[in-house]
Amino acid sequence: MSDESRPSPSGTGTATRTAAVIPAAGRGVRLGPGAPKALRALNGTPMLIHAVRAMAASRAVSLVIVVAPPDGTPEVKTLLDAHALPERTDFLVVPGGESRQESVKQGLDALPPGYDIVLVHDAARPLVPVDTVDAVIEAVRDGAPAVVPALPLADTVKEVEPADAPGAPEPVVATPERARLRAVQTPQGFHRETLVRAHETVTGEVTDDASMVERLGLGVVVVPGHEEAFKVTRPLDLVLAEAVLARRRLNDGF
Ligand SMILES: Nc1ccn([C@@H]2O[C@H](COP(=O)(O)OP(=O)(O)OP(=O)(O)O)[C@@H](O)[C@H]2O)c(=O)n1
Ligand SMILES: C[C@](O)(CO)[C@H](O)COP(=O)(O)O
Repeated sequence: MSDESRPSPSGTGTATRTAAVIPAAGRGVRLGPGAPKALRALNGTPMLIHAVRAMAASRAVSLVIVVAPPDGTPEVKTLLDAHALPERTDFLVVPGGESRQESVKQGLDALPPGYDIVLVHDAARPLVPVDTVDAVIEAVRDGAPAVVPALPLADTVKEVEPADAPGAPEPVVATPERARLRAVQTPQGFHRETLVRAHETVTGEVTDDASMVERLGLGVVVVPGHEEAFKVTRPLDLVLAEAVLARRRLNDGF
């Protein structure tokens, strides 16, 4: 059973309902000049629409909240109306904030009652497969307060003393044991109360939502991520994303 009427893991008989918040309010500075990153096209369709479809592809997800660039809410609403999306899913659009963290909070503040599981998914990870989304939801349903998809690293990682000037040599401080490291992706999944509490109480800069839950002292678990869930960050990532889409079209036979 994978639809939204699935009984809750607590055995109370109350159905679990899942919503996805998609922060899409970033500029995409590392991608270079142009439209806000989420609105740039991949195979002719805005990256954001790919990301929305990736969340709505899960039969467990019945609401998608898109956090739009602050001045782009009407444009994003028009985009959602103009693209085919599953009818069983509801959609909301809210304006974002200065940081990813603030944008996620804006999305959470707009979450109606009745949703007890929340996914947070970067618009910049447009190609995450539905199996990864479902695996995250399943682990939250099984009782983990916070779940992140992640992959082992291919490179060795060094901790350095960051240089003041770009390009200057940086002294190495340590080499963490690679086998214990994971590169974290999205969607990250949470019990709603856990994520709301994290966003209400944790201050200071973070780079993902799960680390806020870690700061509350609660357990965060990792499930296998997927190489196609990579984040479009730099220009070369656009090339990779187009190649993945071309391979999918070939496999689908059109
Ligand atoms: N103020 C912000 C900043 C980021 N994001 C979103 O957070 C996700 C991950 O952020 P990242 O890839 O860093 O996107 P940008 O901030 O747009 O990229 P850059 O740092 O290169 O400007 C993206 O979907 C982005 O739209 C957001 O909603 N609000
Ligand atoms: C949330 C995230 O995608 C997990 O890897 C990542 O931390 C976002 O970082 P960004 O620098 O804001 O892209």
